[in-house]
Amino acid sequence: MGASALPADASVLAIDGAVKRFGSRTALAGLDLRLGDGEVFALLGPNGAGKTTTINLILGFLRAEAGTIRVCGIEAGEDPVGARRHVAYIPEQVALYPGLSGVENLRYFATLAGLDPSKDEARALLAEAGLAPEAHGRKAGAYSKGMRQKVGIAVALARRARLLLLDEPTSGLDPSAAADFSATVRAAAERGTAVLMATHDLYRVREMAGRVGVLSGGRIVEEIDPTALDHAALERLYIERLAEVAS
Ligand SMILES: Nc1ncnc2c1ncn2[C@@H]1O[C@H](COP(=O)(O)OP(=O)(O)OP(=O)(O)O)[C@@H](O)[C@H]1O
Repeated sequence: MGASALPADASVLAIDGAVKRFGSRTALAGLDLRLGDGEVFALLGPNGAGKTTTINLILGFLRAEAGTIRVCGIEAGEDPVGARRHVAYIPEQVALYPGLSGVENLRYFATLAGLDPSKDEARALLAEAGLAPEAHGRKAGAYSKGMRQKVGIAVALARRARLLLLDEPTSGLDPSAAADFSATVRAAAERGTAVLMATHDLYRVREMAGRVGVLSGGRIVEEIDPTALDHAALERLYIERLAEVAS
């Protein structure tokens, strides 16, 4: 696969041989992953496969015992703040101030990153992230999960993050909200943002990701082109890998 062959310094994300243990438990057993501008990679794996650990290593919240994790060439274990400057993390539940509107939340979170977008700029960013204009002035306490995620994406756009990390982005979304959020992610990728998402959602993987890695036993055991597989084949692959973990 062309993108995997990118040299480390040309990759937005370059993980080489990452090993992470918790006591006697090995969460990651030599993970390799390269991601270039505009690529969307889905990390597919059962509970406990190491998806959250991978995200925490990239964010520099954990340190690997072996291997390297570089974001735009910056080693996340050595300079987590420098690496995080290029990364936007969208957790499963994006926390916003419920009493503030979408515009006010965006402007507040942008100031934390040293930015000062005007109201109009904030509206433009929210629109770019796919949030309907009529919601911009509404209090975020009434936002759905998908709407909160879009505010998170708008903050990432404001910060010009090179890498988006998404944790279970479509779990709990209804089909139309999930399809809508998939379009937001694809649009971000088309503008050049690299996206890494941890997910169980086989249904959305094909429409969101250009690359899919099956994480099992702390390694990517198989990388597939999701367009080359129909849903049934993807599901079979996933179940086979799940069975391997259980056995
Ligand atoms: N802080 C910790 N202390 C001990 N063990 C941990 C810790 N964090 C993760 N682990 C273990 O490491 C392995 C990988 O966990 P991780 O949370 O990365 O998996 P995951 O793929 O994100 O799972 P899920 O889909 O349930 O979120 C699991 O065996 C887990 O029990």
